[in-house]
Amino acid sequence: MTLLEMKNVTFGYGRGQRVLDDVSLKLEAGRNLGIVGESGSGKTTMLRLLLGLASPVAGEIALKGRAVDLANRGFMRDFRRSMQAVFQDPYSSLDPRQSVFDIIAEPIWSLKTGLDPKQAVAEALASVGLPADAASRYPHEFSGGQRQRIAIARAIVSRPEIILADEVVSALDLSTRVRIVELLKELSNTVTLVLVSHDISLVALLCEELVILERGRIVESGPMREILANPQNAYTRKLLASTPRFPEYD
Ligand SMILES: Nc1ncnc2c1ncn2[C@@H]1O[C@H](COP(=O)(O)OP(=O)(O)OP(=O)(O)O)[C@@H](O)[C@H]1O
Repeated sequence: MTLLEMKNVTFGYGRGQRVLDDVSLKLEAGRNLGIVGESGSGKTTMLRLLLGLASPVAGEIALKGRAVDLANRGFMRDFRRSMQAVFQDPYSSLDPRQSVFDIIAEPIWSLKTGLDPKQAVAEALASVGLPADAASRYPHEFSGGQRQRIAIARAIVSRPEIILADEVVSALDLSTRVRIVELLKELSNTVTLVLVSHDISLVALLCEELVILERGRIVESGPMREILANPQNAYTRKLLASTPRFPEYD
């Protein structure tokens, strides 16, 4: 089943240049999608559009075959319940004044999911490998890797179908990265990931599908294995050649 789709999407900030140019992609349930490109290629912009935080200038974004319609409140509620995001910097993405319980429980309330917050937060903490007593503590008491686990717990607590993750491990040291990648791999048994990264070797560990973005255009897309084995595009070959492999997974 196609969960999310971008159809011929074009986008630019203000009156500036096109940041995305005629971009089309599909996210199929159970097939994690990696979006890879160099800095400035438009990856974060693409995630913002997929999250409904910005609207295309031309083209369409659809959830399960229904076009995103910001004016349709019922649809937008379903849309927001379907997906959650995790961002790069675990230091700035968590509100330091809120307890971990309140941070993780926030989507339960804001999305009116009807879940029992206590039980759902406890389950989310257990799923990301944090102790139950973490709930009563504050973000500054945790390491970068633990904070990213808190951000992931917040993303899964409302049981979305899709998690969009933007450079989620790049602020972490290598051994912490490996553990967060293992956690995401485990979670992707129950949720489909969209993983944005400049690091193709990281994306290769988690994603079955790959899109290569160069200056706002998709230059190559398809099953990860096929692209890694036989990259068609010169830019893809350059990215592959310039990315060191994850040593722990060699
Ligand atoms: N709010 C904004 N206003 C104007 N231009 C922007 C804005 N955000 C991004 N851009 C521009 O859009 C282009 C794509 O940026 P984007 O952040 O999507 O790329 P990226 O691939 O995620 O880069 P990085 O890996 O460095 O985060 C860049 O040229 C950037 O300068």
